[in-house]
Amino acid sequence: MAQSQIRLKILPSVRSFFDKMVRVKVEGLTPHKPVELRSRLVDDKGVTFKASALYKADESGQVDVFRTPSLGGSYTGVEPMGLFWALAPDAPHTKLMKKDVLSPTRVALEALNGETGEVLASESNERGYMIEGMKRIPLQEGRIRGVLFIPPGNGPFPGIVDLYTFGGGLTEPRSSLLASKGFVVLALAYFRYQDLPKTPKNLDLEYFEEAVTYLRKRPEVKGPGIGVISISHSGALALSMSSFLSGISATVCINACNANTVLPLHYKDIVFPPLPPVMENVKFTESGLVDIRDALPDPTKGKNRASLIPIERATCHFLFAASEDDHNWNSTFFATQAAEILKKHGKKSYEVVTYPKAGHFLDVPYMPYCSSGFHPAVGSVVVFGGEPKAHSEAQLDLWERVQEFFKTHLGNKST
Ligand SMILES: CCCCCC/C=C\CCCCCCCC(=O)SCCNC(=O)CCNC(=O)[C@H](O)C(C)(C)COP(=O)(O)OP(=O)(O)OC[C@H]1O[C@@H](n2cnc3c(N)ncnc32)[C@H](O)[C@@H]1OP(=O)(O)O
Repeated sequence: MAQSQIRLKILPSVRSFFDKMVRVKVEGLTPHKPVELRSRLVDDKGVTFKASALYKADESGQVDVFRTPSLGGSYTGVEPMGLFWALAPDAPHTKLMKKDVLSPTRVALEALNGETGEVLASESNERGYMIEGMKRIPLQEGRIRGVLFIPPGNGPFPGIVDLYTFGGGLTEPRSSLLASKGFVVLALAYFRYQDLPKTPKNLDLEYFEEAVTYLRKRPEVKGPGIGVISISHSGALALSMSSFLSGISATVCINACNANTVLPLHYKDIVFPPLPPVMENVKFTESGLVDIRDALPDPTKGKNRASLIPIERATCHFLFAASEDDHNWNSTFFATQAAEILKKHGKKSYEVVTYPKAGHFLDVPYMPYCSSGFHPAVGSVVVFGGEPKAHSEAQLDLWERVQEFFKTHLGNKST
């Protein structure tokens, strides 16, 4: 067939949200001929991410990723979104960095002749973060530094404070996509952002209290309480907010520790020291990468209790999500322990979900898997655990749970 008749289609549209599935089809091919599909993106730091898979056109000269199995490459078998979740960085130890959610992540797709490598067709999928009419408001209110996302419509909407990792700066993709589900979301930075300390000596909960108070007072936010979503280091901050601050109804902790870590956390006359790592439990992989999975001890033992967040004080609902192969730390241990502490104190408002073979950064759907990366708390590259496919499936499951959890406990079930 003439090459001009070969088309690569992205359905239902070349424009989609980052967290949504698309259907890639190639038509007009020579029946039963080998075809390679490739995907490629360049993130906001200029790092290239790529994936590819080998297919065979069917009797009608089509490849439909919803039906046609991959015979090899970045993934095998029928994987509708394999070209997206299997994207891997050219630069090792890198996580996809998306700083500007006002612009979509552009994923270039190509179909090549599996025998000659000739490009037969191409198309771009623009994967966006902002729904039409959503407001993105940079915030410098008092000490608060971050970005407020307000969905379109009259509101009021339930409010959520979104805290990310010890990577510092501000990470907006999850906040903007959560806002597109009908929440007012405050993506809150807490260090190494604008005039916030670059290398803080400690954190104070009053900063987060200011953010909660600010969000609750926004006219677009429906009370009585707000939600908090957190991951990794910020998990203990979310637990501390839930334990000491008023007005928090629902808290999500993803791969968190139930004790304070890295920096001392102050609140009024209380200080939570960071849980001290046990250096002899730090391991090294065969390729020489640091493995800190077992570096943190049991926070309920001995002096470690000084770092333990008293979550029994909290009155909110909790969702703990933990990756069973998290190598930043033993997330399932900490999540299970947190649930046991709540249960022991007669609390019933918690749920724990664990994910086999998933790694540390459980992010929004189709965020490429990050196996290892520079760890600012460690000062070197560490392994983060998990396997790409299982990690991707965990992200899909968790994203639905998070939305359902907040809709249930923040009261916008109708949307
Ligand atoms: C052997 C010692 C054992 C110690 C045992 C400790 C045990 C337990 C403690 C556990 C504590 C866990 C705490 C929780 C962990 C987390 O929250 S996850 C860690 C953070 N990672 C992420 O969030 C992943 C996603 N983010 C990134 O990967 C980011 O790219 C980043 C975190 C690397 C920061 O990048 P960016 O925001 O774009 O800023 P940059 O300017 O690029 O980097 C900021 C500073 O980091 C330095 N840096 C970055 N990459 C590297 C590298 N590969 N090698 C060395 N240094 C790097 C960079 O120089 C910047 O420093 P300056 O500002 O220039 O001084």
